[in-house]
Amino acid sequence: MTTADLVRLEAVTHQRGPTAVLSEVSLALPPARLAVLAGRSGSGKSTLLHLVAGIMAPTRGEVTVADKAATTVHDWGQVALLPQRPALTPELTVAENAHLPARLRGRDPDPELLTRLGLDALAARPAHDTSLGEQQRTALARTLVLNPAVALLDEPTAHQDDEHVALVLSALTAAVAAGTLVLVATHDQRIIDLADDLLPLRSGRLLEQPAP
Ligand SMILES: Nc1ncnc2c1ncn2[C@@H]1O[C@H](COP(=O)(O)OP(=O)(O)OP(=O)(O)O)[C@@H](O)[C@H]1O
Repeated sequence: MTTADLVRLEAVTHQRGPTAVLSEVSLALPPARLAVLAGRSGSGKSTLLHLVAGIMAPTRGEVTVADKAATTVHDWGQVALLPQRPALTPELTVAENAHLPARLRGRDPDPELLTRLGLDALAARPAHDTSLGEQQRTALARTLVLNPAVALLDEPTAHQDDEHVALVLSALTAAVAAGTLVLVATHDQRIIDLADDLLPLRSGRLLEQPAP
């Protein structure tokens, strides 16, 4: 590990009732990387993302973001999460949802963000009148709108057709180029093929450490 590491897990075990859904996971990830958590359904990918998001604390071990306990980081510009279910505000428009973190800070969002995710034509439509794939891309835009230090993306291509997968992949690589550590949980080989660090999880255990 180096001081440049942005996200660290040290000997993290997480129990759900009597079951350890993550066991002794250690990893360290620097900025400006695409790190991909790959593993079968139930292997612990979402749980690991939620621990880095600080939504819950690990049963044992430490999860830090920029050397602070992840549960104490409440800054969307530092750590932003795309959950598996998009969780938009249904009565707000696509643009209002996507831009909300920027507006709350009095910042002007990148005008190209919606265009890059193929959402231009839908910008003024209430989120509840859009498809699941469109909602997912809107939530992805909301995740990236502040250029966060860490973007946690749970199955970001799950509801996308091939054409829109290409847009999502471009958004991920653009975020990495802008300095974001993008940590993705996915089964999608198209994302796995782009990974700087591949983190295979099996039954809650990390099979390989990322290369130093
Ligand atoms: N609230 C809960 N209570 C008990 N067990 C849970 C709970 N949430 C998740 N689990 C279990 O924890 C394990 C890991 O779940 P997790 O959602 O992290 O897996 P995943 O790899 O993201 O799966 P998927 O690819 O299907 O989303 C699974 O066996 C799941 O059943």
